[in-house]
Amino acid sequence: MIGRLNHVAIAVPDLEAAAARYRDVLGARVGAPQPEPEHGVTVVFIELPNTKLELLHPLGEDSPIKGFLEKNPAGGIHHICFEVEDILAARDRLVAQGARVLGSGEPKIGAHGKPVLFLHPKDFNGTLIELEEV
Ligand SMILES: CC[C@H](C(=O)O)C(=O)SCCNC(=O)CCNC(=O)[C@H](O)C(C)(C)COP(=O)(O)OP(=O)(O)OC[C@H]1O[C@@H](n2cnc3c(N)ncnc32)[C@H](O)[C@@H]1OP(=O)(O)O
Ligand SMILES: [Co+2]
Repeated sequence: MIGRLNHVAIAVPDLEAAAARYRDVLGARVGAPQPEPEHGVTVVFIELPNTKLELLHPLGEDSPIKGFLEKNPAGGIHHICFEVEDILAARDRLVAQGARVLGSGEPKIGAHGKPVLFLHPKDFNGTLIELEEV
């Protein structure tokens, strides 16, 4: 069911500083900050030859990553995103197997304009998993 690794997301306390580090110290191709108010984050994508990094910073009062940054003030790996062909079929199969889908359970449009869902980290060895339909 899960396909390619679409991105690895890193929550950061300072988006500009983190983006500059990847650009200037690691020589990576860094995109512009992209506010995603629907998701309560601002993202910066970093294109790699085989996948992407997604730098995340809270946007708005009830950002879902606020708690994570309070617990990890220097930042840290926040989630990994796998591609799926059919996100509703993937969701239904996961729910049937007892996995918890976060939020309403209905996909939302993510940063790439595609439907995304999140699975509870406690169901996958402490790793927050995002699914993106491609
Ligand atoms: C623009 C879209 C973009 C894209 O790629 O398209 C995105 O990726 S948007 C990314 C931001 N949105 C989300 O992360 C949505 C899904 N996340 C959530 O709903 C929350 O972050 C949630 C429920 C995973 C955690 O929320 P919160 O930290 O407020 O809740 P708790 O403190 O109750 O946490 C419960 C439990 O989980 C542990 N936890 C929290 N976050 C993570 C994480 N990223 N990875 C691993 N574990 C995590 C937390 O420590 C608690 O564990 P416990 O042992 O009970 O303390
Ligand atoms: Co993501």
